[in-house]
Amino acid sequence: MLKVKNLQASVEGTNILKGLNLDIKPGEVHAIMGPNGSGKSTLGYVLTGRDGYQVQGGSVEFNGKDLLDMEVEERAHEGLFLAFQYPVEIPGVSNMEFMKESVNVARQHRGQEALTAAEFLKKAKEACKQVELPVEFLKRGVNEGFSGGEKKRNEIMQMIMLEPQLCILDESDSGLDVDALQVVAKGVNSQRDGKRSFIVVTHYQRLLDYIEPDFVHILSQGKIVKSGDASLAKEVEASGYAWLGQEAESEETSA
Ligand SMILES: Nc1ncnc2c1ncn2[C@@H]1O[C@H](COP(=O)(O)OP(=O)(O)OP(=O)(O)O)[C@@H](O)[C@H]1O
Repeated sequence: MLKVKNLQASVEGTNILKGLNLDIKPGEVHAIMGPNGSGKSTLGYVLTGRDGYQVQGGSVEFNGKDLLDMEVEERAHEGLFLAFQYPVEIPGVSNMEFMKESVNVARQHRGQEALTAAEFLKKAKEACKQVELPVEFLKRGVNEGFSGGEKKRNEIMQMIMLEPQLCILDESDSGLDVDALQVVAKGVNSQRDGKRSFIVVTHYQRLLDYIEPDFVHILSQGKIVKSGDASLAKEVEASGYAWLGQEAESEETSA
């Protein structure tokens, strides 16, 4: 579904991604961990085409198409979804209107008919229930005045509504209490259908207790330096990232 080859990208003239490779097949969940500043959020932003991120080299194929050649909207229409580390507030635009428009545009691109108002409301209420967000939140401005945890739940609700093919969750666990963490994980798991894929960026193994990844990758200084199964996250939890420095040193010594 997603083939990232030797991806290099910069922000404001600073190289952040320095030759990143990632291969994601339908239905797979890939967790990405790594020290602060290693480029995890940057990867999500580059994949979704955020302004200010320049691709210097490499390629990204999404369902056989050149992702980097697409406009931001096209990427979303192709089924790419990013749940932000810091979800943005859009005051004055109701969550409901925003979501309805987005869902119907997504459906149109999949060749499905637009939902009627009643159908949409039913689906939206179900999604709210799934993430345990009171339905009143549909009437509020997008993320306006939402608490950190409510914003994260709202992001997962959007994901459920939009039915994307590849979901990138950027630290969807940060700032969540234990119950909210489980709610978010449950929301994600409910969307695992053997076809939809996920990139889950997290600092903590605990989220991966609830969302079991097929692969765990460690990102360091803009590259994936180690990949493994779920046990790799447990190793990181136990030992931290000190080994990254040691490995770099031994590489330098042997060079
Ligand atoms: N606009 C910018 N100008 C300069 N440097 C930037 C800019 N945006 C990001 N960076 C730098 O890019 C690097 C990677 O940032 P990124 O947010 O991708 O890291 P991260 O791995 O997600 O970190 P964290 O775990 O702390 O969320 C950081 O060193 C950051 O300071």
